[in-house]
Amino acid sequence: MSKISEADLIINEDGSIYHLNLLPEDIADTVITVGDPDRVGEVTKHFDSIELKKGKREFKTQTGYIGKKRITVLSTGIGTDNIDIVFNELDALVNIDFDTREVKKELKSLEIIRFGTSGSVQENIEVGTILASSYGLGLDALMNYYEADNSIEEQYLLQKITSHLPNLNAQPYLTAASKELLEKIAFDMPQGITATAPGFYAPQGRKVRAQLKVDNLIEKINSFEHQNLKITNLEMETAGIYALANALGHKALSVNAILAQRLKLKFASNPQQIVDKMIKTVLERVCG
Ligand SMILES: O=P(O)(O)O[C@H]1O[C@H](CO)[C@@H](O)[C@H]1O
Ligand SMILES: O=c1cc[nH]c(=O)[nH]1
Repeated sequence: MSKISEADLIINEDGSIYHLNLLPEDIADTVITVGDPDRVGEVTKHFDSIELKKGKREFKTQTGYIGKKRITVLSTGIGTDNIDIVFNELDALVNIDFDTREVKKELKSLEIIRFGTSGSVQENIEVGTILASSYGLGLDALMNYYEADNSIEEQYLLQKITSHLPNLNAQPYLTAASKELLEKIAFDMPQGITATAPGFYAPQGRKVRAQLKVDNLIEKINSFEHQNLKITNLEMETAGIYALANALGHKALSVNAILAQRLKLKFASNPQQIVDKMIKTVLERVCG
């Protein structure tokens, strides 16, 4: 087996991985990702014990227990460029031997759940909804740089979407959630395709002062439908998470607290309460 070079996989002097600043033993088999570093503590305040708190840049990590279940909570910061770092480094922590720099013979599949915030693009998905992403649709460029092994079903659905959204200046990609996690955690939640944008303003159809190049983005996204599947919401990480989890052999699910209603031009007056509801609901199911 070939060694991974020190320029490809950077290990800090103390044996931790470059950006996440974590040692292989620091992470649990179940990992919750959040965008906002302050949300890590909002999740772990429900833990029975916390064994570790580490961090570097926007990547804050806490590992602890609820009952006998060991869970890691890690902030990714915003955007799929950060997801590239987090997913490659999480995978390296479990699947590469840091002493030999070789890929381990037996690969581990992590269970990774995102607790995110998002904006609805469908009439019936109101602010306050907790929604699960059955698919992630990437409108960013991350997957132009990785080989992806997509099912026929994913390829077909992507083709339907790209012919519906022809002028997005993007090469979209699409990956399904882990079926197992959808069934375990999201069985009673509204579900749909989550579109992941490479920005918060124009890339999500928001106009403040700069002129937009893509007209009617929200309407175009809203009007896609295929066999009762719709694009339900917009945010900035899910598609990258699903695509890299698939490429690296991990299970992933993204759960979204809906804070914005883009058709009704509304934003939540109580965002923290909605996020708390998502955290409590999903943590119970992760441990159940
Ligand atoms: O609340 P988080 O998890 O960061 O998610 C959403 O909020 C951020 C934008 O405000 C983006 O990261 C978007 O995906
Ligand atoms: O509209 C929204 C709300 C939260 N996060 C996003 O990226 N978009």
